[in-house]
Amino acid sequence: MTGKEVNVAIIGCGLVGSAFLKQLQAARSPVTYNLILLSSSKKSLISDDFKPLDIGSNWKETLNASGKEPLPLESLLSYLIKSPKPVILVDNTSNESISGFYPKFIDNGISIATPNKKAFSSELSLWKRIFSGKPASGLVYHEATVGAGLPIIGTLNDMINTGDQVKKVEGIFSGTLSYIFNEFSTIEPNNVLFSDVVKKAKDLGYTEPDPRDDLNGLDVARKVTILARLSGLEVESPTSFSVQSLIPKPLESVASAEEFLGKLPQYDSDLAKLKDEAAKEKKVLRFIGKVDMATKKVSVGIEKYDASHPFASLKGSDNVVSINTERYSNPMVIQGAGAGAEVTAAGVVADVLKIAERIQA
Ligand SMILES: NC(=O)C1=CN([C@@H]2O[C@H](COP(=O)(O)OP(=O)(O)OC[C@H]3O[C@@H](n4cnc5c(N)ncnc54)[C@H](OP(=O)(O)O)[C@@H]3O)[C@@H](O)[C@H]2O)C=CC1
Ligand SMILES: N[C@@H](CC=O)C(=O)O
Ligand code: NA
Repeated sequence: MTGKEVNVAIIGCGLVGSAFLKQLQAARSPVTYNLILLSSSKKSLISDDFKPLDIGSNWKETLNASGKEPLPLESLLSYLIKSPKPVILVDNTSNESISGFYPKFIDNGISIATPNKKAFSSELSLWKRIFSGKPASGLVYHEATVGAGLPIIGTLNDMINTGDQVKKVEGIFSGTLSYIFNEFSTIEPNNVLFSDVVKKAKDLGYTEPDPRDDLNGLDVARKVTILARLSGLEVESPTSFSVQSLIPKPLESVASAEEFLGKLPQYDSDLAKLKDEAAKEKKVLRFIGKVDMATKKVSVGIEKYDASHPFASLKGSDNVVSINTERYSNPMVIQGAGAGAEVTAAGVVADVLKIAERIQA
């Protein structure tokens, strides 16, 4: 036992946040984790004196019954700065205002662990601010932003930090789109409807809160932006390269996710035609993200694969990434569940444990 203690502030207790809380309580680590803040978008529990919150196992009820209005970000920062112990802020939201605030947290020595892609895949200047490497800054770990708990970001960082050069990174980076295309486009022709599989993916918790954020390709574009930047390409934003959207044009502007899902069946025939054509060639459709360092090109969209290709035999919501480097001329392939609350939370908890072991108490 080191006797080390850190204070943990959790923003976002939805699918991933709930699994995170459970896993952190059972984590195997020499460090003690004191929960000082737990917040949803509407309610927040805060320890005013920085003593660990006693939320019990029925924390949802406690949060709803005794929670107060969440602190605005500036007030949250002022509160966390006063913590007598090092703070790890866990952002389990997909909120862009919170991620835009990371530099202020980091500059004040607060570390961050998060599955939220926004900070790392928006404008390049924010990425540079976050990874400026100023002394005494908080640490930032975001393994679960690509491939959920799969060891992709840590692996790429290790390769690069030990002097390897990335040549190409390509793969299936969306649990939602992996599941949808694995079910929808098979070597043997099938009658599966695109709109039905989209609804199933949402019910299984794979999709972003609004499934259009997966279907418009932007979620994959964000992940590919992160991989490109880690590999050394200064990608300006996830909309600065070619991204194929799967949202029918007339549905781009419908108001709600519910209305979108209700109208999607009207457009099933477009993708059905494409998959039938592929099946005639004994091929399947897959939704791919690519970073090619030689041509400095990044792209996202549907491609066709022969049955023998590893991307064609993927199952469930698995992600797969193939990393081709100077050392790995025969690419390293990492494959497994790439979405879902438990595997994503595991990636975030593992980051928290790493940060806790690396920061000064
Ligand atoms: N689900 C998955 O498989 C994966 C998810 N991720 C990422 O993990 C993150 C969380 O996803 P998931 O748990 O599925 O999403 P959910 O919608 O289930 O949860 C989001 C949570 O964030 C809270 N929240 C949103 N805005 C704020 C705010 N301004 N202040 C405080 N709390 C806020 C919501 O509160 P309220 O309940 O009040 O709305 C909710 O508790 C996202 O960034 C997602 O991209 C990454 C990899 C895989
Ligand atoms: N909606 C995303 C969740 C993880 O980022 C996905 O489907 O992969
Ligand atoms: Na990962």
